[in-house]
Amino acid sequence: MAGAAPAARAAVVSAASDAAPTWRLEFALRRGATFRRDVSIRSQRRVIALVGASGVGKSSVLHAIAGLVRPLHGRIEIGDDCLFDSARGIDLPPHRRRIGYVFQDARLFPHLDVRANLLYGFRAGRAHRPAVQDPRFGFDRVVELLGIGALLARRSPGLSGGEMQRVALGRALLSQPRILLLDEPLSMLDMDRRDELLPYLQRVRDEAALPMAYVSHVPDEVRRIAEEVFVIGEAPRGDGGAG
Ligand SMILES: Nc1ncnc2c1ncn2[C@@H]1O[C@H](COP(=O)(O)OP(=O)(O)OP(=O)(O)O)[C@@H](O)[C@H]1O
Repeated sequence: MAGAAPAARAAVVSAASDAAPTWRLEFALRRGATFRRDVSIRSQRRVIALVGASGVGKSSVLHAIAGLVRPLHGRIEIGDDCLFDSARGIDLPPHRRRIGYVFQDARLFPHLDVRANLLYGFRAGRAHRPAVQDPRFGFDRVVELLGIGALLARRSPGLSGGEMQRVALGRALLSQPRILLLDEPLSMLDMDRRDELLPYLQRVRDEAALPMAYVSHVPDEVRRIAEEVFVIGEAPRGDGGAG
């Protein structure tokens, strides 16, 4: 299906309003020799989900937003930020996009304890914004938000999958992002651990108040997190299709 994606089309806008969309993703992607995907997503919602079958290009869309894959052409605007616009020659490098990225696996540094993993995120954020005196996501606030105070001295190999993902979320927030991308953050957890982690994701969604794009295969998860859902890889149906 991937190679037969429909051409770019009029974007789907979630609510009847003249306000500028929070998400404006209109671009063409190529991965490898054969995969091509035209993406057309507009949403005024802050929290969107991207769903679709395996291999349709969900992660690739997140990679393009993060600047890890360069679209063939098009534009990527989120809130007031233009991250990519081929017509205007704009292509911000990844470190200037201020994106917090949480992957399926937490990707913590195993030789560091939780505090040091979190501080890595904090320093990474500061490295690109040394002038910020009063970061929006302070260490104590993030630790409280994610309930990871009791874990600070522990190393990641001893943590449960859910604990690791909470630390990964914390590390992402401490980098002071303007946008959060979550690529199937619950997919490696069993059902009980998923149910434990979901409320933390909801807290981050509500309290961090950042634009969030959430990739998942699980309908229940998507319903509980996202305000609008876009199906990648399906022909438009007038609502929620996305290219
Ligand atoms: N680095 C790469 N080089 C070549 N092809 C790639 C690369 N990364 C992804 N692809 C291909 O691009 C297509 C989309 O992959 P992507 O991982 O974005 O899909 P996905 O919808 O996120 O899949 P899944 O749900 O299985 O994670 C696939 O056909 C994949 O094989």
